[in-house]
Amino acid sequence: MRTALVTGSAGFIGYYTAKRLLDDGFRVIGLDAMTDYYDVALKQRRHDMLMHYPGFQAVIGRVEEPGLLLGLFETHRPEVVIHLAAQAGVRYSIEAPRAYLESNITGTFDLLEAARAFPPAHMLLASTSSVYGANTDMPYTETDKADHQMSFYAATKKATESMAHSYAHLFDLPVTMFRFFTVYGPWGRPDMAPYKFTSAILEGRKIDVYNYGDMKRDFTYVEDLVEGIRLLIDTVPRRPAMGEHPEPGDSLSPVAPWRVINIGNSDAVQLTDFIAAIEEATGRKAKCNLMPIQPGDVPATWANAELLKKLTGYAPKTTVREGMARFVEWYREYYGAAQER
Ligand SMILES: O=C(O)[C@H]1O[C@H](OP(=O)(O)OP(=O)(O)OC[C@H]2O[C@@H](n3ccc(=O)[nH]c3=O)[C@H](O)[C@@H]2O)[C@H](O)[C@@H](O)[C@@H]1O
Repeated sequence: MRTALVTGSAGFIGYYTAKRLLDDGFRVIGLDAMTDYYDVALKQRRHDMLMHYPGFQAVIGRVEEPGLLLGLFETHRPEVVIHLAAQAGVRYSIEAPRAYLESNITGTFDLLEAARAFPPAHMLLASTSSVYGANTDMPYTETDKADHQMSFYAATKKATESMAHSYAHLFDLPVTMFRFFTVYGPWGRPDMAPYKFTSAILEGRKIDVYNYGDMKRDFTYVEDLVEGIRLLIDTVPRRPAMGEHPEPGDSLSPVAPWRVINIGNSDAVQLTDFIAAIEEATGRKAKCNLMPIQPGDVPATWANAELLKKLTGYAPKTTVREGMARFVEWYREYYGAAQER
């Protein structure tokens, strides 16, 4: 039986990833700190659903807790490590930057040190579309320079890409970095627009629409994302031979078994069209509070997903109309119709 360590297993993407691996017959060690950045009950519910699988073992703790990851690696010797635990959120990183430093930088450092001591066959770490920052060339491509992050969140994620690269180079640790694009779906994060907008619309509250609605996001449906993750687990980067150049369009490092991959829908959706999809799914009209762009926010994201397709044959495909219909259905079932006005 293959063993995987999934950090952030009570988180939104972590839950779906752990579930998929359990369905595929993996043994999964799920680590989560249950931080209260958003409703802990939602995290608990996700973990409870994973507990139904005999192959799942939950560990509660912070990735940056000294010795914790090292102990888990030593005990379980995971073949695959999927690192999704992080302090997420673009705008919150202005309010609480230290949380990002501790979870994202120190936590990833501790993970890399544990991997150095007990090397897994493949480590896959979450980064973000936000690392493209001030880039204006669209769609965003992995081989583009990405040097101008606009939020401290994005800066910490970009740092983890470099940190993992150095360990991949020095200690021959195969690493895949994911750049995720605004992932949404049932059991999604309450701090993100799909959830915030849906709950406000159903409760008859106004929604805050940043940059007066002139925003684009490459919204990616969570099950599509997890399909990409699953296929990439067995797409292990190898260290190129001396003097070998990676193929055009491949982000493979010339000096390490390390690659960065966009997982996005490859469709930049206007925020106003996204709101229209929620209106359609809920059967209600949104009341909009139009606001300026928020500090740290980027006006648009759009993924070039060719590399994912080339390596795995797969491309995400769920439209926001389909995806938000599923989200609204889940939301109504989870919270009941009681709050609707
Ligand atoms: O793609 C990513 O890498 C990132 O996606 C999201 O960040 P973001 O795209 O800002 O996602 P949302 O918070 O759901 O915002 C989506 C869009 O709605 C807008 N928005 C959000 C919230 C709100 O109240 N009003 C509003 O207009 C945002 O400005 C943005 O244009 C996640 O929060 C990050 O953790 C993740 O790394």
